[in-house]
Amino acid sequence: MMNINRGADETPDPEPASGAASGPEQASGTPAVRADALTVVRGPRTVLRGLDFTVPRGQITGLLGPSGCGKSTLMRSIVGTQAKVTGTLEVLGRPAGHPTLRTRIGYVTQAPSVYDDLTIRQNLDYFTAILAPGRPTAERHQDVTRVLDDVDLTSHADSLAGNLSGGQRSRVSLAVALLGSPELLVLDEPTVGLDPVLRRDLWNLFHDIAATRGATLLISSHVMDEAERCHRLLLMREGEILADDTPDALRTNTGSDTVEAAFLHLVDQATAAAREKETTR
Ligand SMILES: Nc1ncnc2c1ncn2[C@@H]1O[C@H](COP(=O)(O)OP(=O)(O)OP(=O)(O)O)[C@@H](O)[C@H]1O
Repeated sequence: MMNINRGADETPDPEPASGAASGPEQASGTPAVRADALTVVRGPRTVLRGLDFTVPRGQITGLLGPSGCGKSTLMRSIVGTQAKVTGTLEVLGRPAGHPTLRTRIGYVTQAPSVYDDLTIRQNLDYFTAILAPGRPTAERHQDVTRVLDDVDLTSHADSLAGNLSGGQRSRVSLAVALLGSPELLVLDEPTVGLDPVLRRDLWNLFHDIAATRGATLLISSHVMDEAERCHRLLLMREGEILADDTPDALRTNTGSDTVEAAFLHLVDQATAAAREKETTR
């Protein structure tokens, strides 16, 4: 698991949230992520409120919702870097934060840690050495060559990271997360600030990764048109899950043409339900 930002005031609890029993199984039949009554408190606020959902394996699940709704907090909880997580949170068949998950999850934060004064290859050499210190050098080099190819940066391998464009830097971060072939990739707003062509290229790359490696991708965004590119969606608002479905089902069930319209419909519905509850008190 790479590129983890730990909030200064928020080291994870020593005991991870409860989850599956241990065992060698790592059951491929289990979902990639399963949450039950997942609640997270940050400072004085409860920012995730009793979430229940699953993320299926081998697909792209989009985590969509407005700024501040709790997407990053949920991702931090899944990768095991968030404090004050209660309820059940099971990742790849283990409790979130379990040490054996470290090499099975690739994580790209919103502020990717790529060293500007190193070349792309040197960055990757450095991260692969940290990720798998005991691994033979030849294997580590193979891994670096493979991820450079995956993100289409082989021809730029010897360029300084500090001289790259925004899209190239995003791809370097993704390459770092792909080292060691993780089963689950958690990408926090990977396309933010990129132009439409680069966004499209990155989404094509995400689909290639899911299709060719069978990896599970959990990708956050607050840009609703990106929702259409996902196999499944978790729509969030104010620390709650508004919907957990496919884009098709969401559009059909709400009678909407787009996921954005479906989201707005669900928000209006939730607001009306809350009002009704208030008035019947
Ligand atoms: N360190 C912190 N202490 C207290 N509250 C925090 C802290 N970090 C974030 N929050 C609050 O938690 C809530 C969820 O934040 P989070 O970063 O998870 O949202 P987000 O959906 O990822 O937003 P964005 O799309 O802007 O990144 C926000 O209301 C935010 O103000």
